[in-house]
Amino acid sequence: MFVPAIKGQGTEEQQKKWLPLAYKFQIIGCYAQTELGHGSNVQGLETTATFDPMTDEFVIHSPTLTSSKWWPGGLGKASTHAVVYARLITEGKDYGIHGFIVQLRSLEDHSPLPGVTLGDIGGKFGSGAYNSMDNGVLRFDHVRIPRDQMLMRLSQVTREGKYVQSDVPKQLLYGTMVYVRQSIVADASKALSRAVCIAVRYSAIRKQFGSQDGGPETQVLNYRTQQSRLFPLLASAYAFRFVGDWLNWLYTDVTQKLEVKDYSTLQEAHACTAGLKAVTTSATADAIEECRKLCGGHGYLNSSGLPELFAVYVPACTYEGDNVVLLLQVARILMKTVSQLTSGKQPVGTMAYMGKVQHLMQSKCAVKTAEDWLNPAFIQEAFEARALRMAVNCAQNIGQASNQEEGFYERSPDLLEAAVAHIQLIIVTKFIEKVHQDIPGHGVKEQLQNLCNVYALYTLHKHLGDFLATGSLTPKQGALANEQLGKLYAQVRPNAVALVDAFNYTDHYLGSVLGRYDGNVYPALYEEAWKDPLNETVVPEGYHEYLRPLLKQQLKLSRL
Ligand SMILES: CCCCC/C=C/C(=O)SCCNC(=O)CCNC(=O)[C@H](O)C(C)(C)COP(=O)(O)OP(=O)(O)OC[C@H]1O[C@@H](n2cnc3c(N)ncnc32)[C@H](O)[C@@H]1OP(=O)(O)O
Ligand SMILES: Cc1cc2nc3c(=O)[nH]c(=O)nc-3n(C[C@H](O)[C@H](O)[C@H](O)COP(=O)(O)OP(=O)(O)OC[C@H]3O[C@@H](n4cnc5c(N)ncnc54)[C@H](O)[C@@H]3O)c2cc1C
Repeated sequence: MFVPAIKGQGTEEQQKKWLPLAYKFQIIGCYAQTELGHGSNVQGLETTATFDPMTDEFVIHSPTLTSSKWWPGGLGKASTHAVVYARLITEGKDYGIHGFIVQLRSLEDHSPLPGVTLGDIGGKFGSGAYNSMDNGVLRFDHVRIPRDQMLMRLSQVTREGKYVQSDVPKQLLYGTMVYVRQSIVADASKALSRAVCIAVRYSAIRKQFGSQDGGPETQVLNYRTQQSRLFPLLASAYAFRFVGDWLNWLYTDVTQKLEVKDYSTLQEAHACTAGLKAVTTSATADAIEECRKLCGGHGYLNSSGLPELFAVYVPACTYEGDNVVLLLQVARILMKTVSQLTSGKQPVGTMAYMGKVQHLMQSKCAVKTAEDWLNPAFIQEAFEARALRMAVNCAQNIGQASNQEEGFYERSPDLLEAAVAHIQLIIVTKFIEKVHQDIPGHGVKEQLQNLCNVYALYTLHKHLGDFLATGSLTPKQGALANEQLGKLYAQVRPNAVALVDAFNYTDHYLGSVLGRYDGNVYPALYEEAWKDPLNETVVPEGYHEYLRPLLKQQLKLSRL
C-alpha cells in the first residue's frame, strides 16, 4: 500500500525519488492511516502535520493516546518509512487529512529516529500465519520532515505556507483503498476455491452410512444436503473469479480515464470496489467455516488446512474498510441515484438498470415452470426488480423522515440489505455475461452455465424473503427456483471433482491432508498425527510432576 499511495498521490518528481528506493528494498514502507481511536472514520484521524514556514518543514505529532497509529502491516518491526495520514495545518487552519512520507527508522542500524515510538501491537486471532505480520503502533513527538515529503499531487503547500488545492477531486485521497479493495475481490476467489477444493475432494473420499447389506457405504458427496451446502460455494468461487476479473478491468479503465482528467467513473469505481469487497469477503469467510464443517471432525484438525485458512482470511471482512461501513457507502450512492431518477438523469454503468424504473417497479416475473429458471433473462430481471424495489422502498421511507440524515440512520439496516441486493445483481450479471462468451474446451461452457444457474438460484433461494416482500416473485415461482436448484446439483455432481481440479492447485499450495490430489487421506492423516511435538515423548513431561502424584494417591485410597 506504500507504493500505490505514492503512485496515486505523489507528484511525478516524488514518484521518481521514492518508488525506485521502495522497489529495490532500499527502504521498506507501510501505510499508516488507522489510529487507536479511529479507523472507519478517516476524517476523524487526529495525528497532525503542522507546517513551520521558518524551517520549511512539517511537524508530525500525535497529540493524544487515541492518535497513535495502530494496525499498519509491516510497521511494528520491518518498515523504515511510512505514508502517514495526518491533519494538515498551515497558517493556523486545519485542511483535513493528507498523506506524508515519514522516515521512522535509521537506515544504518534500524533504530527508531528521535521522536518516533513504535512497536508491534501483539498477537492476533488464531495461531495462523497472520501472526507473522508485524502490525504496529506508532507515535510521533514533534517529528520534523521536509515540506516536499507531503504527497502533493492532490494539493500543495507553498514555501510561504499557502495551501493550494489542485483541480482533481479530493476523493482521490482514498485511491489507494480503491486499488487494494479490487485486489481483495480477486483474492476472495482464491481463498474460497482453496477451501472448496479441500471440501469437495474430501467429500468424494469420505464415506458414511448407506450400506445395509455389507456393500459399499455412501460417499458423503452424494448426500443431497452435502451438495446443497457445498455446490453453491463451488459456484461462488467461480462467480467471484469472474466478477474479480471484471472489477480489475473496471479499475484499469478508471485509472486510464483519471490520467486524462476524466473523473466520470470515480463514483462507479468506489461503489463497485467497496460493495464487492464487502459481499465477497463476508461470503468467503462464512464459506471457509462451512467447508470446515463439511469435512466433519477432521476439518477441525490443523492438518486439514482449513483452520489456518480461516484465521488468515477472516480479517478481510474488517481491513480495508469494515464491510458494514462499505455497504453503507454503496447505499448512499444508491439513494443518490434513486433521487436523481425523477430529474431525468440516466444512471450509468452497474446502476444503468435503475433507469428502467417504470418497468421494473411493475413487472411480473413470467416463470411458469422450474425449467424457465434456466433462462438468464428471467434471472436477470428478477434480480434487477428485487434490487431496484428495495432501493426505492428505502428512499421512500427515508423521504418520510424529518431530515435525510436522520432517515438514513433509522433505515440503515434496510439500506445494508438493499446494497447487498445491488451487489449480488452485479455478480449474477457478470457471471451471465461470462457464460455468453466463447469458452474453449469441450463441455466447459455447459458446466459454467450450470454453476452460473446454481449461484443465481441459490442466492435467490437464500434471499427469497426480499423477492417475495418486494413482489418481484410469487411464492410459487420461489418454490420452482428451489426445485430447479435441486436438479442442477444433480448435474454438477459428476463433474464436481473436475471442477475443483480445474483450479490447478498443487498439494503444497493447498496445505491440506484432506484435500490431497491422490485422495490418499487416511494414511496421510495417520502419518501427520505422529509429527505432532506431543508425540516426541511417549510419557508426557508433566506426568512425574502432576499426574503421578494424583494417580499414586488414588492407588493408595483404593487399597484402603
Ligand atoms: C491485501 C491485504 C492488505 C490488508 C492491509 C489493510 C490495510 C488497511 O486496512 S488500510 C486502512 C483502510 N481503511 C479504510 O478502509 C477506512 C474506511 N473508511 C473510508 O473509506 C472512509 O472514511 C469512508 C468512505 C467510510 C467515509 O469517508 P468520508 O470522507 O467521511 O466520506 P463521505 O461518506 O462523506 O464521502 C465523501 C465523498 O467521497 C466519496 N468517496 C468515499 N470513499 C471514496 C473512494 N474510496 N473513492 C472515491 N470516492 C470515495 C463518497 O462517495 C462521497 O462522494 P459524494 O457523495 O459525491 O461527495
Ligand atoms: C489484519 C489487519 C490489517 C490492517 N492493516 C492496516 C494497515 O496496513 N494500515 C492501516 O492504516 N490500517 C490497517 N488496518 C486497520 C483497518 O483498516 C481498520 O481496522 C478497519 O478500517 C476498521 O476500522 P475500525 O477498526 O475503526 O473499526 P470500527 O469502525 O471501530 O468498527 C467497529 C464496529 O462499528 C461499526 N461501525 C463503524 N462505523 C459505523 C457506521 N458509520 N455505521 C454503522 N456501523 C458502524 C462497524 O461495522 C463495526 O461493527 C488493519 C486491520 C486489520 C484487522
